[in-house]
Amino acid sequence: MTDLAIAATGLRKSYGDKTVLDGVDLAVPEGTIFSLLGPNGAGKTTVVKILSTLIGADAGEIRVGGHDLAAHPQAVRAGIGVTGQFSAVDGLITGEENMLLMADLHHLPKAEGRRVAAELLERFDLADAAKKPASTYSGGMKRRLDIAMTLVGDPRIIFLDEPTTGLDPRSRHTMWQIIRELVTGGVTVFLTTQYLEEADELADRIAVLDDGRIAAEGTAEQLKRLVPGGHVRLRFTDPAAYRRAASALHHEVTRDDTALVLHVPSDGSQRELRLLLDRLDASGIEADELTVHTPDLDDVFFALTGGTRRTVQPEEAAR
Ligand SMILES: Nc1ncnc2c1ncn2[C@@H]1O[C@H](COP(=O)(O)OP(=O)(O)OP(=O)(O)O)[C@@H](O)[C@H]1O
Repeated sequence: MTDLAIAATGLRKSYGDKTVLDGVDLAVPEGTIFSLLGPNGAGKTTVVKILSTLIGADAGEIRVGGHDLAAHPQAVRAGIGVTGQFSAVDGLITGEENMLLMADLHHLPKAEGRRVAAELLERFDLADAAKKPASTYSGGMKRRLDIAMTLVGDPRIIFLDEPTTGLDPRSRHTMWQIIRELVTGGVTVFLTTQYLEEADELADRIAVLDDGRIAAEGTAEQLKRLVPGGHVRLRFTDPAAYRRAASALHHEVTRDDTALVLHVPSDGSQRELRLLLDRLDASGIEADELTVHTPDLDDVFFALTGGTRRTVQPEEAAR
């Protein structure tokens, strides 16, 4: 069995009478990317803060990097890096000075510190900007500097709290590449994101946090299988054609009589599409528009974060 980089059971946290985490379990295998998804205010940052020792949980067993967090917080801190909403970048000093400051914090000898700083600035494409104050950096450069600073301590587990929020598409793709390279180097990444596409693109496993609980957990593929959502959408302009189609396909369709749209459940495969088209042809019906919709993480997200309390296991989808 793969060793777990992060293992948490029964995490609870309340602020006054507001319960933010209501029994959260997490298991993140070493060397993987794990993504915690959830709507605003779901408690993602709270989870990151607890797992990275910044705040305490009210209850729960937590092991990070093989260390019991409650008993050995220092050992946990030594093995992790955290970047994101509480960035460590100081805008008043240069990128290089920020890096050297980190090297000092990690007690690296001066020459070693300079070597590591130069190497990381180069790796994150910041060598040319190294002597400029960090306040002059673009959003993407600041995020890269933030990650570079985290890597000075050579952490085995990195927490990235919404690492691409506010970045333009090019910077976002650069950040994705950086994250993939981190994992290739054996690092475990715990990522929170509000972008479903990002979790889909990067994460080995995804947990959907809703209302203080994990609503579902699995690979992107497993999660997509949890929700019905695959369908063919047929749109008509002629009400008579619409009615004929609705009666020809009557028990399989969902109707929208106002928009003259029919939704026919389908896995989007060539075989199912041909069957559908054959049936429409046989009845002499022609739709004005036909689009195939396969479920994506958006469907999962909206289906699971509607305030329900049922935990859905990926195995259920296979049945
Ligand atoms: N120190 C605090 N005192 C009181 N309530 C807090 C505190 N920190 C967080 N909360 C509340 O806990 C809930 C979860 O917050 P958290 O920041 O973890 O959510 P999140 O999922 O990271 O959201 P977002 O995507 O908006 O950052 C929110 O309702 C927030 O208002």
